[in-house]
Amino acid sequence: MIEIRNLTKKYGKITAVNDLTLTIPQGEIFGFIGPNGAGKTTTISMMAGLLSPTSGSITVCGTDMLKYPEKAKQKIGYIPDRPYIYEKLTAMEFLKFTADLFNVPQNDFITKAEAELKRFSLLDWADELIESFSHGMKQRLIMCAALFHDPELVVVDEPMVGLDPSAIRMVKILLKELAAGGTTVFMSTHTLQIAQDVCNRIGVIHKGKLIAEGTVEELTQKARADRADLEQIFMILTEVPQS
Ligand SMILES: Nc1ncnc2c1ncn2[C@@H]1O[C@H](COP(=O)(O)OP(=O)(O)OP(=O)(O)O)[C@@H](O)[C@H]1O
Repeated sequence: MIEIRNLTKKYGKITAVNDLTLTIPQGEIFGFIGPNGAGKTTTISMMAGLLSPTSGSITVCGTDMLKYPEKAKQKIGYIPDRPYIYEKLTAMEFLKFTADLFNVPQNDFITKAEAELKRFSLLDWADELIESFSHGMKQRLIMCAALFHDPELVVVDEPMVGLDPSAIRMVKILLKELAAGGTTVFMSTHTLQIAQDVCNRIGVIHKGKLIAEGTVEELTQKARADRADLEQIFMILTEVPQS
Protein backbone atom coordinates (compact mmCIF):
# COMPACT_ATOMS: atom_id res chain seq x y z
CA MET A 1 0.00 0.00 0.00
CA ILE A 2 1.02 3.62 -0.27
CA GLU A 3 0.13 6.59 1.89
CA ILE A 4 0.72 10.11 0.63
CA ARG A 5 0.19 12.96 3.10
CA ASN A 6 0.03 16.66 2.25
CA LEU A 7 2.52 16.23 -0.57
CA THR A 8 3.64 19.46 -2.21
CA LYS A 9 6.29 20.18 -4.83
CA LYS A 10 7.22 23.66 -5.91
CA TYR A 11 9.51 24.57 -8.78
CA GLY A 12 10.28 28.21 -8.04
CA LYS A 13 6.93 29.98 -8.29
CA ILE A 14 5.15 26.98 -9.87
CA THR A 15 3.34 24.63 -7.50
CA ALA A 16 3.40 21.42 -9.53
CA VAL A 17 1.78 19.29 -6.80
CA ASN A 18 -0.35 21.02 -4.20
CA ASP A 19 -1.15 19.35 -0.84
CA LEU A 20 -1.89 15.88 -2.22
CA THR A 21 -3.25 13.34 0.25
CA LEU A 22 -4.05 9.82 -0.95
CA THR A 23 -4.12 6.29 0.44
CA ILE A 24 -4.01 3.31 -1.89
CA PRO A 25 -4.63 -0.04 -0.19
CA GLN A 26 -2.75 -3.23 -0.96
CA GLY A 27 -3.89 -5.00 -4.11
CA GLU A 28 -5.60 -1.99 -5.66
CA ILE A 29 -4.96 -0.65 -9.17
CA PHE A 30 -5.16 3.12 -8.89
CA GLY A 31 -5.30 5.26 -12.02
CA PHE A 32 -3.97 8.80 -11.96
CA ILE A 33 -5.31 11.01 -14.73
CA GLY A 34 -5.15 14.70 -15.54
CA PRO A 35 -4.39 17.19 -18.32
CA ASN A 36 -0.86 17.94 -19.58
CA GLY A 37 1.16 19.70 -16.90
CA ALA A 38 -1.27 18.69 -14.11
CA GLY A 39 1.48 17.20 -11.91
CA LYS A 40 1.31 13.46 -12.64
CA THR A 41 4.98 12.86 -13.48
CA THR A 42 6.10 15.11 -10.60
CA THR A 43 3.97 13.04 -8.19
CA ILE A 44 5.27 9.77 -9.60
CA SER A 45 8.90 10.95 -9.45
CA MET A 46 8.44 11.73 -5.74
CA MET A 47 6.77 8.35 -5.15
CA ALA A 48 9.69 6.62 -6.85
CA GLY A 49 12.14 8.52 -4.64
CA LEU A 50 13.71 10.40 -7.55
CA LEU A 51 12.54 13.86 -6.53
CA SER A 52 12.37 15.44 -3.07
CA PRO A 53 9.05 16.96 -2.05
CA THR A 54 8.93 20.54 -0.85
CA SER A 55 6.78 19.24 2.01
CA GLY A 56 4.64 16.24 2.94
CA SER A 57 5.33 12.53 3.28
CA ILE A 58 5.19 9.29 1.29
CA THR A 59 5.01 5.93 3.06
CA VAL A 60 5.51 2.81 0.93
CA CYS A 61 4.22 -0.36 2.60
CA GLY A 62 5.06 1.08 6.03
CA THR A 63 8.44 2.61 5.08
CA ASP A 64 8.91 6.38 4.98
CA MET A 65 10.42 7.30 1.60
CA LEU A 66 12.13 10.42 2.91
CA LYS A 67 13.65 8.81 6.01
CA TYR A 68 14.54 5.40 4.54
CA PRO A 69 14.72 5.89 0.75
CA GLU A 70 16.77 2.77 -0.01
CA LYS A 71 14.44 0.49 1.96
CA ALA A 72 11.36 2.11 0.41
CA LYS A 73 12.79 1.85 -3.13
CA GLN A 74 13.41 -1.89 -2.64
CA LYS A 75 9.64 -2.29 -2.36
CA ILE A 76 8.89 -0.42 -5.59
CA GLY A 77 8.97 -1.39 -9.23
CA TYR A 78 9.13 1.88 -11.16
CA ILE A 79 8.33 2.04 -14.87
CA PRO A 80 9.06 5.55 -16.18
CA ASP A 81 7.48 7.14 -19.24
CA ARG A 82 10.88 7.82 -20.81
CA PRO A 83 13.12 5.04 -19.54
CA TYR A 84 16.89 5.05 -19.75
CA ILE A 85 18.19 1.71 -20.93
CA TYR A 86 21.74 0.50 -21.58
CA GLU A 87 21.46 -0.46 -25.24
CA LYS A 88 24.86 -2.12 -25.48
CA LEU A 89 23.67 -4.85 -23.11
CA THR A 90 21.64 -7.89 -24.10
CA ALA A 91 18.19 -8.35 -22.58
CA MET A 92 19.58 -11.03 -20.26
CA GLU A 93 22.50 -8.82 -19.20
CA PHE A 94 20.12 -5.95 -18.50
CA LEU A 95 17.96 -8.20 -16.31
CA LYS A 96 21.07 -9.40 -14.45
CA PHE A 97 22.16 -5.79 -13.92
CA THR A 98 18.78 -4.78 -12.44
CA ALA A 99 18.50 -8.00 -10.43
CA ASP A 100 21.88 -7.21 -8.83
CA LEU A 101 20.77 -3.66 -8.02
CA PHE A 102 17.85 -5.13 -6.08
CA ASN A 103 19.88 -7.96 -4.48
CA VAL A 104 17.77 -10.67 -6.11
CA PRO A 105 19.25 -14.06 -5.11
CA GLN A 106 21.82 -15.32 -7.67
CA ASN A 107 21.07 -19.05 -7.51
CA ASP A 108 17.87 -19.26 -9.55
CA PHE A 109 18.54 -16.15 -11.68
CA ILE A 110 18.65 -17.86 -15.11
CA THR A 111 15.51 -19.94 -14.51
CA LYS A 112 13.59 -16.91 -13.29
CA ALA A 113 14.96 -14.63 -16.04
CA GLU A 114 13.93 -17.08 -18.76
CA ALA A 115 10.43 -17.42 -17.29
CA GLU A 116 10.02 -13.64 -17.04
CA LEU A 117 11.37 -12.99 -20.56
CA LYS A 118 8.93 -15.61 -21.84
CA ARG A 119 6.06 -13.86 -20.04
CA PHE A 120 6.96 -10.67 -21.94
CA SER A 121 7.44 -12.52 -25.27
CA LEU A 122 11.17 -11.71 -25.26
CA LEU A 123 12.77 -15.10 -24.63
CA ASP A 124 13.86 -15.50 -28.26
CA TRP A 125 15.74 -12.17 -27.96
CA ALA A 126 17.37 -12.90 -24.58
CA ASP A 127 20.90 -12.71 -25.97
CA GLU A 128 20.37 -9.93 -28.52
CA LEU A 129 21.62 -6.39 -27.96
CA ILE A 130 18.88 -4.05 -26.78
CA GLU A 131 19.87 -1.53 -29.49
CA SER A 132 18.29 -3.90 -32.03
CA PHE A 133 14.92 -3.90 -30.21
CA SER A 134 11.82 -2.03 -31.37
CA HIS A 135 10.26 0.60 -29.06
CA GLY A 136 7.60 -1.85 -27.87
CA MET A 137 10.21 -4.54 -27.15
CA LYS A 138 12.21 -2.07 -25.07
CA GLN A 139 9.04 -1.11 -23.17
CA ARG A 140 8.32 -4.77 -22.43
CA LEU A 141 11.90 -5.32 -21.27
CA ILE A 142 11.69 -2.29 -18.94
CA MET A 143 8.52 -3.73 -17.42
CA CYS A 144 10.12 -7.15 -17.09
CA ALA A 145 13.14 -5.63 -15.30
CA ALA A 146 11.02 -3.40 -13.03
CA LEU A 147 8.98 -6.38 -11.83
CA PHE A 148 11.91 -8.80 -11.50
CA HIS A 149 12.44 -8.26 -7.76
CA ASP A 150 8.73 -8.88 -7.03
CA PRO A 151 7.95 -5.35 -5.77
CA GLU A 152 5.06 -4.75 -3.37
CA LEU A 153 4.18 -1.53 -5.20
CA VAL A 154 4.37 -0.95 -8.96
CA VAL A 155 4.45 2.68 -10.10
CA VAL A 156 3.88 3.15 -13.82
CA ASP A 157 4.01 6.38 -15.80
CA GLU A 158 2.10 5.92 -19.09
CA PRO A 159 2.37 2.13 -19.37
CA MET A 160 0.89 1.60 -22.82
CA VAL A 161 2.56 4.22 -25.03
CA GLY A 162 4.02 2.60 -28.13
CA LEU A 163 2.66 -0.86 -27.43
CA ASP A 164 0.72 -2.78 -30.04
CA PRO A 165 -2.81 -4.08 -29.24
CA SER A 166 -1.63 -7.54 -28.18
CA ALA A 167 1.05 -6.07 -25.90
CA ILE A 168 -1.55 -3.69 -24.39
CA ARG A 169 -3.80 -6.66 -23.71
CA MET A 170 -0.89 -8.53 -22.14
CA VAL A 171 -0.03 -5.57 -19.88
CA LYS A 172 -3.67 -5.14 -18.82
CA ILE A 173 -3.87 -8.82 -17.86
CA LEU A 174 -0.50 -8.58 -16.11
CA LEU A 175 -1.55 -5.57 -14.01
CA LYS A 176 -4.73 -7.37 -12.96
CA GLU A 177 -2.76 -10.52 -12.08
CA LEU A 178 -0.29 -8.49 -10.02
CA ALA A 179 -3.12 -6.83 -8.10
CA ALA A 180 -4.89 -10.17 -7.54
CA GLY A 181 -1.63 -11.43 -6.02
CA GLY A 182 -1.54 -8.50 -3.57
CA THR A 183 0.70 -6.03 -5.45
CA THR A 184 -0.46 -2.43 -5.37
CA VAL A 185 -0.39 -0.61 -8.72
CA PHE A 186 -0.27 3.16 -9.22
CA MET A 187 -0.61 4.08 -12.87
CA SER A 188 -0.70 7.43 -14.61
CA THR A 189 -2.20 7.48 -18.07
CA HIS A 190 -3.79 9.64 -20.74
CA THR A 191 -5.49 6.55 -22.19
CA LEU A 192 -8.79 6.83 -20.37
CA GLN A 193 -10.25 3.62 -21.77
CA ILE A 194 -7.36 1.66 -20.28
CA ALA A 195 -7.83 3.39 -16.91
CA GLN A 196 -11.53 2.54 -17.06
CA ASP A 197 -10.76 -1.09 -18.00
CA VAL A 198 -8.19 -1.93 -15.32
CA CYS A 199 -8.36 0.52 -12.41
CA ASN A 200 -10.34 -0.08 -9.22
CA ARG A 201 -10.21 3.61 -8.37
CA ILE A 202 -9.16 6.73 -10.21
CA GLY A 203 -7.79 10.07 -9.04
CA VAL A 204 -8.08 13.20 -11.17
CA ILE A 205 -5.32 15.79 -10.75
CA HIS A 206 -5.72 19.28 -12.19
CA LYS A 207 -3.28 22.17 -11.72
CA GLY A 208 -1.49 20.22 -8.98
CA LYS A 209 -4.64 19.54 -6.93
CA LEU A 210 -6.45 16.22 -6.54
CA ILE A 211 -9.92 17.32 -7.59
CA ALA A 212 -11.72 13.97 -7.49
CA GLU A 213 -11.08 10.39 -6.43
CA GLY A 214 -13.17 7.23 -6.50
CA THR A 215 -14.56 4.44 -8.63
CA VAL A 216 -15.83 5.31 -12.11
CA GLU A 217 -19.37 5.19 -10.68
CA GLU A 218 -18.45 7.61 -7.86
CA LEU A 219 -16.74 9.95 -10.32
CA THR A 220 -19.80 9.80 -12.58
CA GLN A 221 -21.93 11.07 -9.69
CA LYS A 222 -19.42 13.72 -8.67
CA ALA A 223 -19.19 15.05 -12.22
CA ARG A 224 -22.98 14.74 -12.66
CA ALA A 225 -22.19 12.98 -15.92
CA ASP A 226 -25.04 11.28 -17.73
CA ARG A 227 -23.14 7.99 -18.12
CA ALA A 228 -20.16 6.13 -16.62
CA ASP A 229 -17.74 7.30 -19.29
CA LEU A 230 -14.33 8.39 -18.05
CA GLU A 231 -13.73 10.64 -21.04
CA GLN A 232 -16.88 12.62 -20.35
CA ILE A 233 -16.10 12.71 -16.61
CA PHE A 234 -12.57 13.96 -17.36
CA MET A 235 -13.85 16.74 -19.60
CA ILE A 236 -16.39 17.92 -17.02
CA LEU A 237 -14.03 17.78 -14.03
CA THR A 238 -11.16 19.49 -15.82
CA GLU A 239 -13.52 22.10 -17.24
CA VAL A 240 -13.02 21.40 -20.93
CA PRO A 241 -15.96 23.08 -22.72
CA GLN A 242 -18.51 20.48 -23.93
CA SER A 243 -19.60 20.73 -27.55
N1 LIG B 1 12.04 20.35 -13.64
C1 LIG B 1 11.06 21.24 -13.68
N2 LIG B 1 11.32 22.56 -13.50
C2 LIG B 1 10.33 23.48 -13.53
N3 LIG B 1 9.03 23.18 -13.72
C3 LIG B 1 8.71 21.89 -13.91
C4 LIG B 1 9.71 20.85 -13.90
N4 LIG B 1 9.09 19.66 -14.11
C5 LIG B 1 7.78 19.95 -14.24
N5 LIG B 1 7.55 21.27 -14.12
C6 LIG B 1 6.24 21.94 -14.18
O1 LIG B 1 5.41 21.33 -13.21
C7 LIG B 1 4.09 21.20 -13.71
C8 LIG B 1 3.68 19.71 -13.64
O2 LIG B 1 4.44 18.99 -14.61
P1 LIG B 1 4.35 17.39 -14.74
O3 LIG B 1 5.40 16.97 -15.72
O4 LIG B 1 4.36 16.78 -13.40
O5 LIG B 1 2.89 17.24 -15.36
P2 LIG B 1 2.19 15.95 -16.03
O6 LIG B 1 0.82 15.88 -15.45
O7 LIG B 1 3.04 14.75 -15.89
O8 LIG B 1 2.11 16.42 -17.54
P3 LIG B 1 2.07 15.54 -18.94
O9 LIG B 1 0.72 14.90 -18.97
O10 LIG B 1 2.20 16.62 -19.96
O11 LIG B 1 3.20 14.58 -18.92
C9 LIG B 1 4.08 21.80 -15.10
O12 LIG B 1 3.66 23.14 -14.97
C10 LIG B 1 5.54 21.73 -15.51
O13 LIG B 1 5.85 22.77 -16.41
